[in-house]
Amino acid sequence: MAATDATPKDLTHQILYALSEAEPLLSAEAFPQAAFTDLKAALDRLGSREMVKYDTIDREEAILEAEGETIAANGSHEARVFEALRQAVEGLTVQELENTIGDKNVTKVGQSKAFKEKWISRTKDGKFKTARDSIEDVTKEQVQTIRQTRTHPDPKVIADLKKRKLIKTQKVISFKIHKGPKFALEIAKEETDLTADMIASGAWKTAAFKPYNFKALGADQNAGALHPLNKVRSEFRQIFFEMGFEEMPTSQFVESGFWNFDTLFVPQQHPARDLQDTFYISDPKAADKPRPTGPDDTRDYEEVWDNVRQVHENGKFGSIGYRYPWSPEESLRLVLRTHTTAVSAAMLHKLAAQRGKDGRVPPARYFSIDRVFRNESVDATHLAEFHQVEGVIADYGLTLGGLMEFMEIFFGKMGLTDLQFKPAYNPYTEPSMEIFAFHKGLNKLVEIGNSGMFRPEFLESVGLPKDLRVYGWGLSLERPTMIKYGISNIRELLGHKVDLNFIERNPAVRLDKD
Ligand SMILES: N[C@@H](Cc1ccccc1)C(=O)O
Repeated sequence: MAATDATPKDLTHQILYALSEAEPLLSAEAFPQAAFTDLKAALDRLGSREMVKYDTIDREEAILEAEGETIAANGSHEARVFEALRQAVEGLTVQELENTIGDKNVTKVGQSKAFKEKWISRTKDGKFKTARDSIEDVTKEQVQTIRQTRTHPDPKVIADLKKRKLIKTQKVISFKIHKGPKFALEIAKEETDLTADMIASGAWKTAAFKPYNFKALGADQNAGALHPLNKVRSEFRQIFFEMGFEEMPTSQFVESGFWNFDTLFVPQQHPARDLQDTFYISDPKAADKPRPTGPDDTRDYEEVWDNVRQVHENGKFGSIGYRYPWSPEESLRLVLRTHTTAVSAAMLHKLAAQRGKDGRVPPARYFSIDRVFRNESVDATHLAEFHQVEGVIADYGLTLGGLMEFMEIFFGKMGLTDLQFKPAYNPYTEPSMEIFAFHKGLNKLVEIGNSGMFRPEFLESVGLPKDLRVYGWGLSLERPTMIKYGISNIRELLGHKVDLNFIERNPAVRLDKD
């Protein structure tokens, strides 16, 4: 039943009128012309008012291709060949047959099929003739059925015709529509709000109220958000914890040159230790001794001090040393730490305190994410302070290949893949590698970290056993944050002026779930 004779203005009314005459209603039959989205919108409108209920029906529909249409109208190629020959009593040559049919391709395909079906044969002089009195054009019947019903009772027929490219199939969604509990021919006017006037006049008693849509999204609240650096920091912390790391205590920004530089074999004349690169504390200028690594650190750090001095001056633990007079005063000068590797060094010294009677220390994994300070001139990509993400793994039998694999897993957890490693130099690790990752947005390789295996003269100086191997790596927290949030000026991220409009200008920061 097509509901086209009804008078209603729009689809919602058409549906209501059609339903009042027949139920259930199949949308494909009742509204064959209606666009799917219009129909769905009209049904949802009525559905939300409980005026109708509907089920969705998915089905495959078969449609004739151009060649299928030709066959439905004129018969299959083989039937056309048969028919042409049936009318020519003397038989036809190929050319005559082609002239009669008027299509070279139909003739060619048709005669070959008709031969296979044994509908035609050759005369002695090579002409074509019919080999029987009548035939049944099954293909024509099949495509005609499909043209009418958009399907065929025999699925094999559909598969076969599809293979012959006479038909194609497509998925169609239609609806089976029923009356709902509040079915009516008209959509009642619905109030959205209960007003003071309605209460005063008593109109609320008879008014129909629009039901609440509890699924509607609320208005966008321009509320606060975590700082982007904090978000990326918690992502990193999560990854570290997941991988069995323990967080290092990093609240102490001031270090002695000893832990920041000397234990890590940065020579005392190294330009990194210049005033231009490092912030020195003016009051107090120096520590009276290198700090122990914590209240539970009962080891004698004088021994570390001595080891480090010897490695610098004359060499020790297999190292030939820098061979220069090492200054204890320089080592005690207080600095704002230039890297959190100062903390790793002190933590590894503390780990050595856990050395058992058998000489072994337990394997350990430490990380920290905290502030470091460098006396840089500030520009779009450099600040005098930034955050470092630092990790160390101490274990037995570690190899450089293992470090590379670890990096793949670690950075892979942040979505950075296809890492590349470039040999690098750090005075405290050998070998050392810079780590690069391909950044899809920037379409280039970007440096994401520095890493290496701690040198034996460092490990032995802090009292760790000879056969222990320690991986270390570090990266800035700012770089991945800038990449993630598309921020090109680091000052926006960690400037000296706090700009609260930053979040508004960077909706990605706000919309990202905290
Ligand atoms: N300290 C290095 C990072 C690093 C840490 C530990 C081992 C190797 C490298 C840096 O600041 O870039």
